[in-house]
Amino acid sequence: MKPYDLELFCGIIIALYASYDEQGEMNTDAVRRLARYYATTGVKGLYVGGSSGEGMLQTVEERKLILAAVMEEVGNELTIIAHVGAAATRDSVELAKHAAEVGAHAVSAVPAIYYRLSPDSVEGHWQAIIDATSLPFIIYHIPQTTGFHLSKSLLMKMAAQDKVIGVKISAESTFELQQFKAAGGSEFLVFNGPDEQYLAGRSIGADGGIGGTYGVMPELFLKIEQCYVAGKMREAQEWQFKINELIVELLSFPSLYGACKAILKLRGYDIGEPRMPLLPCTSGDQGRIEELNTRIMTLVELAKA
Ligand SMILES: CC(=O)N[C@H](C=O)[C@@H](O)[C@H](O)[C@H](O)CO
Ligand SMILES: CC(=O)C(=O)O
Repeated sequence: MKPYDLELFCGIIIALYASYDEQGEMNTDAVRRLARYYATTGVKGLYVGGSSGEGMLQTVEERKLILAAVMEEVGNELTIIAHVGAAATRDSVELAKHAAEVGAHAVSAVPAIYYRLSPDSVEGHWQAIIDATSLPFIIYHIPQTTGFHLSKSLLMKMAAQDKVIGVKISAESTFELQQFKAAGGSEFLVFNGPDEQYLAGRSIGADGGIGGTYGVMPELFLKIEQCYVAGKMREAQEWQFKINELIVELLSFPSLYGACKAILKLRGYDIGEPRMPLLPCTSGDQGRIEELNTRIMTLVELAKA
């Protein structure tokens, strides 16, 4: 038996965006406000410092600052997963220890980035993170950005440990998701990565999702989840289709995160622009951002009705 309450992790988990001020420095006030809003939506938790959180573009100290602020603000209300992936194992270990100190509910990491690593090397990296704390660990599998393809055998080896409670799969194969679910055993959680196939991932075995577009429309993903749980598959599919039209539009801007931040700014959450090399939206994008925001808000109203 995994010695953790796995229920804490099942559901919609928002990949939290990075918050910066005008100068591009970490903005803890802004992240607190955003986290507080998310806490009112009914989502299960937040994934801090991952792809959407731009953790890879921040220093270790900056990453600690943000996590600590989020923990203080909503750590008692939401499940907080700290992404501690980095290029250097020692940085990840330091971040994991800090995550434990501030009371995060779990740590998670991609394989170490930049170098082309063997499975033994990635295993050693993850193991060092796992051994650094008593927190549960969630593997982050995102081969399209890390270049590392997690095999079923390494997954099974990792999942055999009590502390390894799940994997977030951002690869687009739902078959792989199902295979990981089957390989991990009954107490092993699988998180859907591609938001475009939340319903498909859920239907084939995912216990929840961690997503980068949830942050601009958590209500819509909660709606799919609600329909799915109620067995209303046709309605769930309709919501997924509507969401996918929005995601296609979000992906048409200079960067996904630039677009998400521009949308949140319209709603009164100014979390700055993404850090370079991620591109911000320009003034020329503003009209389309406003239109997209209106479309999302209309659907949110419909979902609530
Ligand atoms: C590749 C990537 O970043 N995937 C994210 C997480 O798994 C997703 O949440 C996407 O941001 C989302 O599905 C939009 O394509
Ligand atoms: C999508 C996600 O999980 C991330 O931004 O890390």
